[in-house]
Amino acid sequence: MKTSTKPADVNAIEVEGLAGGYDGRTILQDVSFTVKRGEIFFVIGGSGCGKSTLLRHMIGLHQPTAGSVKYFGEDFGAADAARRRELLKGFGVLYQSGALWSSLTLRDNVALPLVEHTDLNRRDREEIVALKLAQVGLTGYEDHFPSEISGGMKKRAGLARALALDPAIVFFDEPSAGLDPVTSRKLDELVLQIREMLGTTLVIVSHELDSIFGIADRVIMLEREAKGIIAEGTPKELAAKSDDPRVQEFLHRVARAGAKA
Ligand SMILES: Nc1ncnc2c1ncn2[C@@H]1O[C@H](COP(=O)(O)OP(=O)(O)OP(=O)(O)O)[C@@H](O)[C@H]1O
Repeated sequence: MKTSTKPADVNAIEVEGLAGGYDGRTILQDVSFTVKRGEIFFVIGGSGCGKSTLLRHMIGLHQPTAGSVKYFGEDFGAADAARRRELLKGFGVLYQSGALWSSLTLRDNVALPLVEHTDLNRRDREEIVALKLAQVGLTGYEDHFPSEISGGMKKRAGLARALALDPAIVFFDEPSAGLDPVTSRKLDELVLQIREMLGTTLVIVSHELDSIFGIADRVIMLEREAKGIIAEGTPKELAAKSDDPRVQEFLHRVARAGAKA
């Protein structure tokens, strides 16, 4: 499934010394890593280690207590509110729940960011919506409501909406949550296609081995006690060479579960 695309040698994201948490409780400290443009970059680790927390601090939903996050060289935390809003338009974000509006058709769900953030007229919006739904294989479902489509299709529709503004970076929290293995693999293939077609940088939170080994260019592994990164590299490198038992246990535990699936 893996493609030959080489990520460009440009840093899309630079996280330096990031710390964060909730209500004075530190969940992450001194977290540093970079993501190259066009890379499919996974944040992996056991439940509660802070994967979603890292994402939330990276996109400004929570303020880091230390460190910086730069997008294409620009410091997100140092930007004023207007500039932040501008930068946020360059991100597509898909939360675990998918969060499509149940009262809106797929067409209107995907159009929402265009209505909110652009001055495009209705006809131009419709064209973009049709293109985005085509990119995720949902042509013909424009008038369906989320309740009328499968879980995998909802994720695809969420992806179409996240892509509406042609973001340079997409953050995807647990793509395979709630999906069967076959549907998960199809979603993985779609992620690869999106990167191929659009050159999008993808940051994906996941603990699912099939996805990690199937499509991740590189991963960081977080650990709860360490409050940060305990391993970084390609999944194969880590599985073969890491001498950290936590990394080995995590990857092999998931490997066994993945092999059955
Ligand atoms: N909004 C919040 N307020 C307070 N504590 C939170 C909040 N969100 C997460 N936490 C706590 O932060 C820690 C890390 O949670 P987080 O959701 O980031 O982990 P995760 O690695 O994404 O886990 P999972 O794989 O189970 O989704 C947990 O102890 C969690 O209880």
